[in-house]
Amino acid sequence: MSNVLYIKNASELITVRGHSEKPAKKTAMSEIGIIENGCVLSKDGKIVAVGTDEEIRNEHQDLVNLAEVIDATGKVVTPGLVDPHTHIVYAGTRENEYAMRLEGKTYMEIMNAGGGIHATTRATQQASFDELYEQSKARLDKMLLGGITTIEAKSGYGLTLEDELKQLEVAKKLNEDHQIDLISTFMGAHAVPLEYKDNPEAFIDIVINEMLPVVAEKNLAVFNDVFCERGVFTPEQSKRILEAGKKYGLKPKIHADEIESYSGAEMAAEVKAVSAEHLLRASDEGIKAMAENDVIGVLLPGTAFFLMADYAEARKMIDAGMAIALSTDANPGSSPTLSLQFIMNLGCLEMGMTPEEVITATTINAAHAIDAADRIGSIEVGKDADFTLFDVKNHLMLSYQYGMNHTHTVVKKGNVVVSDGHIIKSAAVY
Ligand SMILES: N=CN[C@@H](CCC(=O)O)C(=O)O
Ligand SMILES: [Fe+3]
Ligand SMILES: [Zn+2]
Repeated sequence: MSNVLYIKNASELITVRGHSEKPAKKTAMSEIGIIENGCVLSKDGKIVAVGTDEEIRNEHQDLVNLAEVIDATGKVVTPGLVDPHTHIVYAGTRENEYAMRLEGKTYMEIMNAGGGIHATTRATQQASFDELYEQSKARLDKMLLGGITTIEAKSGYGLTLEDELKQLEVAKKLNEDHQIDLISTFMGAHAVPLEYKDNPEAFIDIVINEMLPVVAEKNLAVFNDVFCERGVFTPEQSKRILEAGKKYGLKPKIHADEIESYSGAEMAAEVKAVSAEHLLRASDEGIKAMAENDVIGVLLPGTAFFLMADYAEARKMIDAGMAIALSTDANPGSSPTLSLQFIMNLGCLEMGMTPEEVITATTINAAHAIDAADRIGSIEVGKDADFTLFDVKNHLMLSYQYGMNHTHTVVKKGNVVVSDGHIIKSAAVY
């Protein structure tokens, strides 16, 4: 049976069209392609037509007659949201560290004392495949209810070959089983394990010569990421790890200048990383270099919010010509949220972005940040029929009524997977 879906009469159908070749920069970030009373027709999971009811019926009346119809009157329809930076596959929680930080301890102090990433690594190493799968699946369900249809998922809480593979295999199985698509990043260089504290080079050697080849051979990741930060990996070490990944076909990403200014942005430009992420402390030279080298800035204002730190300079970066994407950074230590809508609110209220820019940053630019803009991130003919219907009358409401979940319906590859705020258990998965 062919699967035909017709969403009609959205008060705003936000297409974000026209940016699939290159990420949107500068004023293009404000061009979100709104169609009032907009409609979209899809068949077998792909978009067939986009426009007004009249335009679509003129061309496709026969197909419309066959379609399951969703009336989007009074709602805003966007491309399914894309979250391009998550650490979603992990075990345990770290609310104890949250309490310590509220009393004045810093994130790095806690990590250097064996907590932080090390604490989640211990919990993740101890968890069975099934435990890791179930805990992560529960989080994916919440993301889906929030309108997210694709995420990037990083490893990096295994830190041994066996445990990194376990994390990546869980992500792979979740991608197969869950309505949300997961695109994997290998992040063996997320922290130097405590037992290598005095000899980080030995661990880097393992990442490069033992982990990377196996991850690539098993086809378990698309990207390679490293935490470039004082006290974790230096820019020089990070560069070596990212260059080694390239040899195995893994595209570079980098956690850069999150806690301190550390030339991470400059290094991202040097290795021509697909994206540099965090960038709270990126220097002006780094911003210029990233703009010149088409490095996408993936900004994570939830992390600044939760670490009570100063936010990344989104306005300056956009004005300098960088393409910006936004993401949750979903993880148990520095950003335990699953709400990309709250991240959009923070983008506006704390980083000087416009309501239109934050939509571009969580759709087409986020898709570019995970190299998937040929398939997702905008509502255009030929792309996947991934849509989020929000129960608001216009897109300004999304960042005006903040800290809320406005999602009403979610469509993944032409299937209704969330309806009236509930997951449809029987929906087809792929
Ligand atoms: N900075 C490194 N990694 C994560 C935090 C991971 C953790 O604290 O568990 C981040 O993106 O902020
Ligand atoms: Fe999937
Ligand atoms: Zn991260």
